[in-house]
Amino acid sequence: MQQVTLNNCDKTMPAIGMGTVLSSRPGADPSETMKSALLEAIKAGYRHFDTAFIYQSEKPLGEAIVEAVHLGFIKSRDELFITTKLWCTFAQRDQIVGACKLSLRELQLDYVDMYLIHHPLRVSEKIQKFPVPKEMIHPLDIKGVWAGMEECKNLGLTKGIGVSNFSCKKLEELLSVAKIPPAVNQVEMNPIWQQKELREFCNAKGIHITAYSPLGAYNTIWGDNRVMECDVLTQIAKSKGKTIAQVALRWIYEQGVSLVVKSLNKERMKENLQIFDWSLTQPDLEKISELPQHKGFIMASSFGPHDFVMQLDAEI
Ligand SMILES: NC(=O)C1=CN([C@@H]2O[C@H](COP(=O)(O)OP(=O)(O)OC[C@H]3O[C@@H](n4cnc5c(N)ncnc54)[C@H](OP(=O)(O)O)[C@@H]3O)[C@@H](O)[C@H]2O)C=CC1
Ligand SMILES: O=C[C@H](O)[C@@H](O)[C@@H](O)[C@H](O)C(=O)O
Repeated sequence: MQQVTLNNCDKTMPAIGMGTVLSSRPGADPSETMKSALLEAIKAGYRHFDTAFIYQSEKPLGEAIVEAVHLGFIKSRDELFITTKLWCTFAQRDQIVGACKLSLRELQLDYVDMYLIHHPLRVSEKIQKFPVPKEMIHPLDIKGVWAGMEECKNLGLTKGIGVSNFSCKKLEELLSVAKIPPAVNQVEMNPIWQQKELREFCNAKGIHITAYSPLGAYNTIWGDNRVMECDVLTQIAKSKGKTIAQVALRWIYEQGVSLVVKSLNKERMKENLQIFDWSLTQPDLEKISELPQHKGFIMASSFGPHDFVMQLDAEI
């Protein structure tokens, strides 16, 4: 598997990771299906896994890792690259190390490879349901929270630290206070939401981008079919004897971006790994670059249509 070298992280990251969101909504229980699918993914060759405290997939991922070692699919956990994320209710200076340790306990790990701030906002109480009431949503104390993230790295709880859903503006703010600059910004990116400006900014600052919802979160309640039913991608896929998903993933990879794609289906998880031994042509790339753009993940749909949240949506 192709690897990505990151700043401020002494482990390389596989260019494709397995996503683990089923639903982040309270009450969701991804345990059993998730564990066997993740074991299948390790067997299929996935070595990078993307989880988060809020996904409730840390526990099944941890169990799948234990079993994968037991079954001999991998020799040790060190062969994997595990990303998890600080949830918004723990986004305060004195809660970060504890939150990271909580995630490690769920994962049954001593360290993660990447710890990300999930969103650039803080929620002051445990979320019982979405959307979240306005009085619970607060701006992020970037300086304090990042100091907590740096402490996690200095304590060896994580090899790298980074962010998710950060705009250029939020990254500027972060870079002005960071002792250890972020290695990664994980954001929505696919042919229908190409993030050209953010990519230029991150390239210039040495921040690696990981694309989430690379298939436009097809068939989920938070996504739609714009990527998987796109005519231009369909034509390119036909001309190459590839699937639309493979064309979308290959396009992301050719932009120098890593990606996390979710499939619990054995055939589709294998299909999504087959993107490294062929390439898109210049005319293909030009057609994709002209596709009309549409942002899929709207923070205001999760956190509520509050001014501060809508401002964050407008920035990224
Ligand atoms: N940082 C953040 O805020 C966010 C991070 N993420 C991360 O990114 C990961 C991936 O993004 P996600 O939003 O899940 O969406 P994806 O774009 O990865 O799409 C997943 C959907 O596509 C289907 N699918 C996967 N492969 C194929 C294929 N080859 N052909 C047809 N359908 C396919 C899956 O179904 P099936 O399982 O049946 O194959 C699933 O319904 C998440 O799981 C999560 O880890 C996602 C959103 C926000
Ligand atoms: O659903 C609401 C959650 O807060 C949401 O913001 C995240 O979980 C995000 O969708 C993700 O998948 O990382």
